[in-house]
Amino acid sequence: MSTASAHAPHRTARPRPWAPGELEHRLREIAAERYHHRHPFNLRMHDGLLAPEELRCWALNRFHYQRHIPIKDALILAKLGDRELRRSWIRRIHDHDGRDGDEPGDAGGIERWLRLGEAVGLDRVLLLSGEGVLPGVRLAVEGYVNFCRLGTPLEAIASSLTELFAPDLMVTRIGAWERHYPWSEPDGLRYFQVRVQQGRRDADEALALVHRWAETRADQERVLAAFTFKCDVLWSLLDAVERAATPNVAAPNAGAANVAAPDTGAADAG
Ligand SMILES: O=C(O)c1cc(C(=O)O)c2c(n1)C(=O)C(=O)c1cc(C(=O)O)[nH]c1-2
Repeated sequence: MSTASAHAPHRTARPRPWAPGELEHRLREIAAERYHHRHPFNLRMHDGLLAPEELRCWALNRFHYQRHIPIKDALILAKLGDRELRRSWIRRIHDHDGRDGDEPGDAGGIERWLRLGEAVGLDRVLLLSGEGVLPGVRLAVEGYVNFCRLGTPLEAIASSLTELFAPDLMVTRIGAWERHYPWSEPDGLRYFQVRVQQGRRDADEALALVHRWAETRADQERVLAAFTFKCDVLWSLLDAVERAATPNVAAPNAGAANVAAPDTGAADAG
């Protein structure tokens, strides 16, 4: 044995990075437990148990999330030093904001979400005003935007990986709405119908970048932490909606539900 190695300062070996398949497996394990497809509010939506006011409260508050997606994507875009990457990422902003020359019926995700709101009886002027957005929803969305503002590009992109699981959830949601909420205008579902393909493409792109950039175990741990944080953002958003909109879990001062879900009379439980 060489004396040099016998007297070398003790170093703990750095853990080796997981293989790409192992990282993805860990993401899927976290999602199986924490992604919002398991949230009681979503489960009740899928079982057809939501009252029209609850759906309206959800649509209004989720609009607050939707309208911040292009803002957080612009923050990510500003961090990307590579022209090719920016060319690709900017598509996400166009997907939500639409572009000049789009067909009126296809003017981006924000417009489609406004129509979803109208389909359940919400006035687009109310949606655009931001009135009635619950404090917990504001905090969750601000948390996500700031996470992407302040984090590394790897962390910001990893936090979008919840989109790996969104398309399947949307397919379930479309079926549930068609079955259980026939009073909502079918045009409203267009947001989800379009988003299924976009979400799959975006998730594949983000996952490939994460595999490429997360070279060390420490990077990979940061990916899992970012992903967990994002699952918690989505979960917290639904917690806030459920507390305000659902009678038996409403907080004593959950008057916000009345602001968030005005009965416009346009939609009625059939
Ligand atoms: O309806 C949903 O359950 C759901 C989930 C998610 C998600 O998992 O992040 C997104 C969306 N929808 C969505 O419509 C969307 O545009 C979107 C963008 C992002 C993102 O983090 O960049 N997530 C999601």
